[in-house]
Amino acid sequence: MDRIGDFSIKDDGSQNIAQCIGGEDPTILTSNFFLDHVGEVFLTLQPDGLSWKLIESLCNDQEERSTCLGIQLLSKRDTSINISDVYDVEFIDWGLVHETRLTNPGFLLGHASEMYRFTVHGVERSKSQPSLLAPTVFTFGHVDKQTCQMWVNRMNSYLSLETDRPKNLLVYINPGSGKGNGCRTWKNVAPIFSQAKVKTKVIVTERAGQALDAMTSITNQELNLYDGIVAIGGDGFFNEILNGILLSRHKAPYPPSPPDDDPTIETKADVLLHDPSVTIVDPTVSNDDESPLLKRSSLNESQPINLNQDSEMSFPNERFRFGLIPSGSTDAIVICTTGVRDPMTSALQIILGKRVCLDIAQVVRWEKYHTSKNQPHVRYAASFAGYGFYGDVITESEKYRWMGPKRYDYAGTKVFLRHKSYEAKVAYMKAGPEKTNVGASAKRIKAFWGLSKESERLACRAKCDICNSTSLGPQIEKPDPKQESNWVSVKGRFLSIGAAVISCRNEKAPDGLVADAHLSDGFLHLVLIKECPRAFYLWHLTQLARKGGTPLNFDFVEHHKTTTFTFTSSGEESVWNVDGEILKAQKLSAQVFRGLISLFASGPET
Ligand SMILES: Nc1ncnc2c1ncn2[C@@H]1O[C@H](COP(=O)(O)OP(=O)(O)OP(=O)(O)O)[C@@H](O)[C@H]1O
Repeated sequence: MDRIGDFSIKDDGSQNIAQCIGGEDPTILTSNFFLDHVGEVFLTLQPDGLSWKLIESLCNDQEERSTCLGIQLLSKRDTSINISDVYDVEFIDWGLVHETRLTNPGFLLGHASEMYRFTVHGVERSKSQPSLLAPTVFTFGHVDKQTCQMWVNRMNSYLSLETDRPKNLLVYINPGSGKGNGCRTWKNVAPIFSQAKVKTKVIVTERAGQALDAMTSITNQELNLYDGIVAIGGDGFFNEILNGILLSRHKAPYPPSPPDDDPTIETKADVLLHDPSVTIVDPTVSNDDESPLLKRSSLNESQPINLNQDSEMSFPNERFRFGLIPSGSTDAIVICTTGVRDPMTSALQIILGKRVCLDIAQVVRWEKYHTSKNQPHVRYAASFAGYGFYGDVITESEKYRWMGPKRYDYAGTKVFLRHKSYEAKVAYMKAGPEKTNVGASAKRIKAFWGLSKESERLACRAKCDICNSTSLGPQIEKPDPKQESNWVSVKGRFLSIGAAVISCRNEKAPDGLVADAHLSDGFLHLVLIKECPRAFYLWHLTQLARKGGTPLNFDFVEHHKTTTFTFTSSGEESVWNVDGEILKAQKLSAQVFRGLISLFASGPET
């Protein structure tokens, strides 16, 4: 171990070693440092990032090669890091910095020296899977303490310009989600939040419905103390939190219905604003056969319902974001919004303050049973609402929750073998193409609307043209719901009816239920599977399970982009699956709100 007395300082040799290049740009710092486990580097700091060049090449052609004698020395891509990928910079005082030297016969020698050091914590992207992120740390050393401190201060001043990052988060953990890993998942990612100096208030739930109750009763004033809420669990748990937040805070008319439909719906839809005191828990409805979420949330009816008149919190909301760290059985929302099912990637996207808008569907149950006339009962869905096969699978799978994620395979097989179809009527509003397209995105947008013959798949991705296009979308030019000609009605027997808000990619359906559904295109993708022989339905399901499959390419399958639809069952029993939670509904309507919430995520990288 050496104390470095002969540390070579090659820029200005003065006390303050860092310098501005040519004195021209005061925002740029350069100096020589020792990079731990690498060697001496020439380091440059600019407002958007840090970059370095190895001074003493470990191999003669180091610039060209990233390995020497088969050993990874210095990856070419590790020669810079963007400030947007850095989440902490820290002065760590005097200590060892290791250098890797190549000796003459070609051996690598570890050589450690003591000096002052600072660390840069950031993220690196997987080469093979660009959506996958991992934490990385670089340690730089210098004999001069002031130099180290000045670089740390300068980097921290650049980091402080990253204003979209959270500082204070509310974290809810479902300990029982998926294989019961909720708490372990948090334990693995919590150090990243501490390192990034993000404060967290962590609550581990003790029962289903607890997070919904808490979010319903929390005051806006308290909620506004946080930059967002993070769920550690699956899609069902996220749905619970989403509903807890939105039910009392999202004010919107109920979905419209066709002019010839039940006048009670039409009148209510026209006149009523969504009233939280009526719709959070419907006291006229017995919860004997309801989803665990609703059943357990009603246990707390004695708890005062917050009418949230204390301070403003409305949606869409510029500031408040939702986060989701996957620990569930399906995790479709995380896969669609981050591109991978990886808790660390989600955690890193949260602390880096990534942002993506998400469409949310408002599902309103008008009648639970054929004979009942209930109060409208509202539920929000972030991924999917499905009936028939989907409702039956979720009902069946609840009986086998103890099996963990495998319950879906078991329940799915049982329901498939039953091959039940249901008589129902669906009316959906037509959503026609716009006349004008936008610049470079025109081709994608044309194909999106089905105006192009190219069968290009338009999967949603990070910085998606379609989601970011303001001139596209039904929320801008809405067809008049009062005109009957704007509605299409389909009556018949269905194996399933599904409304996908997002593509719903998951490990069982790698392209999702609807491959080209987007995170915030402003559409519900209605998929009607009409009664057909079991072998045909199996064919459809196998296409769903295949990457690049064409599950919508069958005569018995209809796919419609819409903003709103209504559903009436002719049967006795009618079960919907809303984001993986049971909702019994004989009659319901649904509409989508474009980009209603923002998520701490960046969309899938392709
Ligand atoms: N402490 C708890 N005990 C029991 N159930 C809980 C608890 N906390 C939340 N829940 C409920 O557990 C249900 C399922 O949770 P979650 O979505 O996290 O897991 P999953 O069903 O395994 O995953 P996925 O939704 O991705 O299929 C939700 O309805 C949620 O309300």
